[in-house]
Amino acid sequence: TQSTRPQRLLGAVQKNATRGDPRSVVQAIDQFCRQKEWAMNVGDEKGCILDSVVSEVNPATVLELGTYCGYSTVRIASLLPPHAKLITLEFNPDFAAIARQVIAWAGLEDKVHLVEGASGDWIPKMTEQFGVKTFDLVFLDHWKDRYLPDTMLMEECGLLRKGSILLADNVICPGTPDYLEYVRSSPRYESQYFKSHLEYTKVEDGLEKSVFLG
Ligand SMILES: O=C(NC/C=C/[C@H]1O[C@@H](n2cnc3cncnc32)[C@H](O)[C@@H]1O)c1cc([N+](=O)[O-])cc(O)c1O
Ligand SMILES: [Mg+2]
Repeated sequence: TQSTRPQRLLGAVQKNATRGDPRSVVQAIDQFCRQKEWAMNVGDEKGCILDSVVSEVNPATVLELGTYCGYSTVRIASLLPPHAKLITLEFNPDFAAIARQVIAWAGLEDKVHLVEGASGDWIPKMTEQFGVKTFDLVFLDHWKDRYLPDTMLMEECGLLRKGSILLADNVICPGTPDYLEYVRSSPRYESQYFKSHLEYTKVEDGLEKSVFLG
């Protein structure tokens, strides 16, 4: 039977990356996506912006919405301080299965909790299931029409505190107009746009960093 693109991406990691070396896993995926098949990872250019925000925030608790193959999960988890926790939500079981193996190859299983399920169902359960009070950093990279409803849900569930950072991928391409309008016009957020390019292309895209003001 035909393999899927995520399966071929995992194969490239197992072939070209060193077990336990997150940077080599990231490099293997970027090489696969540049040379073989494009895939919707945040990529190396926007990935550097993601890295700098993670390093600056130095978060103890991180929520990622939309694991896909685990590329950004590995980038974020590799920068976390000891005892920090990254919870990543993925509702497609096939993608979740690939992501678990990519995260394991990077040797980051202890820092990552991959939850198979939908953000809308799991955001309200974060505190009771994982003992998380608030998130220091949230990386939004799932369906673009879910960014706004899930952000409002996180506010309602009290998962954001004064200073929590939301970092959103693809605010230009494919675009998240309703989310962008909300975080840029709401008095409860201080927003900043980091101009970049759509992964592995010359098309404009960027990340929006929004600080929740409480
Ligand atoms: O569409 C894009 N991303 C959607 C990502 C979706 C991923 O998040 C999961 N998901 C969705 N809602 C979910 C709710 N709960 C849990 N997982 C969820 C999906 O199963 C998928 O693994 C995209 C597209 C382009 N592009 O150029 O076309 C570029 C990008 O960088 C992108 O991120
Ligand atoms: Mg994306």
